Amino acid sequence: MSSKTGVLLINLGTPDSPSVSDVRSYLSQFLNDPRVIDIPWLLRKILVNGIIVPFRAPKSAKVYKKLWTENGSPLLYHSVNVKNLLQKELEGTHDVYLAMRYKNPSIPSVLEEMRKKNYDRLIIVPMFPQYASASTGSALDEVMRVIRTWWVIPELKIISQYYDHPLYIKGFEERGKQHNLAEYDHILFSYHGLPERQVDKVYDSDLCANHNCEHEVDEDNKYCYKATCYATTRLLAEKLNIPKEKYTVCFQSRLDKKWLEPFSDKVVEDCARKGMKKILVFSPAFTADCLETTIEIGEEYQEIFEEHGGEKVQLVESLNSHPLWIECLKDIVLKN
Ligand SMILES: C=CC1=C(C)c2cc3[nH]c(cc4nc(cc5[nH]c(cc1n2)c(C)c5CCC(=O)O)C(CCC(=O)O)=C4C)c(C)c3C=C
Ligand SMILES: [Fe+2]
Ligand SMILES: [Fe+2]
Repeated sequence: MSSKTGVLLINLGTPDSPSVSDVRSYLSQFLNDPRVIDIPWLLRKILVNGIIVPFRAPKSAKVYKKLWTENGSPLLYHSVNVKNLLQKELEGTHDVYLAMRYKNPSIPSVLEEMRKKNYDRLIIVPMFPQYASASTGSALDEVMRVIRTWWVIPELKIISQYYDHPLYIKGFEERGKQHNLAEYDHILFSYHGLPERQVDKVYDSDLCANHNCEHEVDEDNKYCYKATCYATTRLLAEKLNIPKEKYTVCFQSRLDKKWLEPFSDKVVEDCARKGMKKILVFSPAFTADCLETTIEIGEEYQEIFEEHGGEKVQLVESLNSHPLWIECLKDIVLKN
């Protein structure tokens, strides 16, 4: 029997390969998740399996083919590197595992490996700094669904968010300092978007619009994704001395109109229309580079910007395996 603690890092997941069938299978698992498409069961089945997945899979597969490297999908290989580096830091006291919410390595298969080790304690760390039900909530939901079937349930610690962790902020600050900020006309903090309906659901019979989420985090809005995205931005802007008028918070990857605004692609277009030539884009909701950063920001926004007279959209590299990100995760584990 082991007296160590088991640590489970969880990231979103990526297709097993960029083939249309693997992308279809990934999108189907992802979008059939009731925390992602939060509509009644039958409607979700019809919409996702009948419309979204069949149309989206071939298009997404083309984009995944561009993203794919000899090491596979960046989201997975960066996450594996983080897991290995964190394991080195915690050798002797903690065993570190990595699972993906969708596809592989799956949460049930990794938890089964962990169950057999009979740990006294498990620490579950989703790799999403800002809480959203569609990301953190879904990963934790899946962990609990599996663990509730175990005969022995060990001591369990769940990490819900860390949008203001000083080492997470410092990691992105260092990434930002790899660029000469003064060279850029404007700076975007582009977060993964969410349906407004899902943001509102963290409030008991109230709406996000009735809170001061763009300016403060308090007891009522502390799990509001919009509020924590703005809070992360304020901390980063302060550390990097970026004045308010020189940056914009925006939300990318929307699937329909009623998602958090302003939309990143529209902000990119507006910047170009205003005559800006160079913009720098941070994407702090992603701790590893992936389709949404490398392709959506690095390539698609570049095209939009150029089409409207701009010149360069520069993506700030994600944390990937930055030593401060490993330090951040180590700190989270050791404090818990
Ligand atoms: C910050 C974490 C994420 C949240 C919150 C999130 C919400 C969310 N996403 C979709 C739909 C898609 N997202 C896709 C890719 C994708 N999403 C995240 C993270 C969050 N998503 C990551 C890290 C990635 C990249 C994965 C990779 O393999 O690199 C995709 C697939 C790509 C595509 O076809 O465009 C979809 C679809 C919804 C609907 C949603 C909340 C409701
Ligand atoms: Fe997503
Ligand atoms: Fe809010």
